[in-house]
Amino acid sequence: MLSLNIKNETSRLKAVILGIANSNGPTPSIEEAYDPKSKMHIENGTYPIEADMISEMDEVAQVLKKYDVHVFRPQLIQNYNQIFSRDIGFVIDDKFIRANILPDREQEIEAIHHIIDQIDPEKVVVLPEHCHIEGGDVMPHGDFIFVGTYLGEDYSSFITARTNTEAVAALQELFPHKTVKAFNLRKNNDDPKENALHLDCCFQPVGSKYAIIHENGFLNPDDFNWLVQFFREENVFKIDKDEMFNMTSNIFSIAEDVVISDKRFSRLNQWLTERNITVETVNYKEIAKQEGLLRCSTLPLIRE
Ligand SMILES: NC(=O)NCCC[C@H](N)C(=O)O
Repeated sequence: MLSLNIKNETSRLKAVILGIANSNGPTPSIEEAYDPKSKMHIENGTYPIEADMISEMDEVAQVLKKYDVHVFRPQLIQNYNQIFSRDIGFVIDDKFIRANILPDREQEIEAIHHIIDQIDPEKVVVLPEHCHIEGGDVMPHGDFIFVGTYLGEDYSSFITARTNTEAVAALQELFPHKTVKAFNLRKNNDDPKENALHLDCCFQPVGSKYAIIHENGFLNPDDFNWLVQFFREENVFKIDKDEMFNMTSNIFSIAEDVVISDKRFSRLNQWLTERNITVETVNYKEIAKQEGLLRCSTLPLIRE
């Protein structure tokens, strides 16, 4: 049996699901794309090639191996995108919560049943269908659960809005002793620089007390200000629009003092190094073209 344990983003990682890029399928049509950055690359003829993405994910697997992390991979579904494991479920404390993901991505969950079967069934939670939620929007942080959501009445017109207010309420009911703090995110189906697809696309805690954040990802200035005050101004690494577009907040922590980051993020990587955090760099620019990065392609199961 797998004894799940996730209380935050940064404690020493012991077991994780890492997505796979094999048999990713042909380049989608613009109508099939479900995020604006993929759309942009389809239009420009620069959509990523499977072999490049496989090799980028291999680099991550190698780093995880170096740190003795147990790595699970999804079973292969032919011609289907299975890179972004993060969104298909998430762990809080010792519970695995199955995500109610975008219908276009629904099959992804079938490919991790061999892992879910190793969890005590009493610890596996399935939320009602009307609770839309994806793991990229959910971040346990000690006594808090931070959740990205979209509160607009036009929720259903945004393919980029993945977590609704019903799911936020359901999480609060499931974890009555924690404070669920929801953040209203900016959504845009067409412009990737104006779209915070998930909370982890504009924010992430890192190290023992730091956070990476992009102000414009938050629709309400109060939400942004709350986070800056919570982490304290001096501990916050603010990223601009282009850095958000490059997915700079979407690195992945192996421990408080070790992260996996993209080679391109020189400003962030230097800032982390100056704070005594070891930065393991990988090439991930092809994966990034689908509006996801390192946090998005990993689903942590056990941290110390
Ligand atoms: N947590 C994340 O931000 N995941 C990235 C998912 C990208 C994928 N193209 C999607 O739109 O669902």
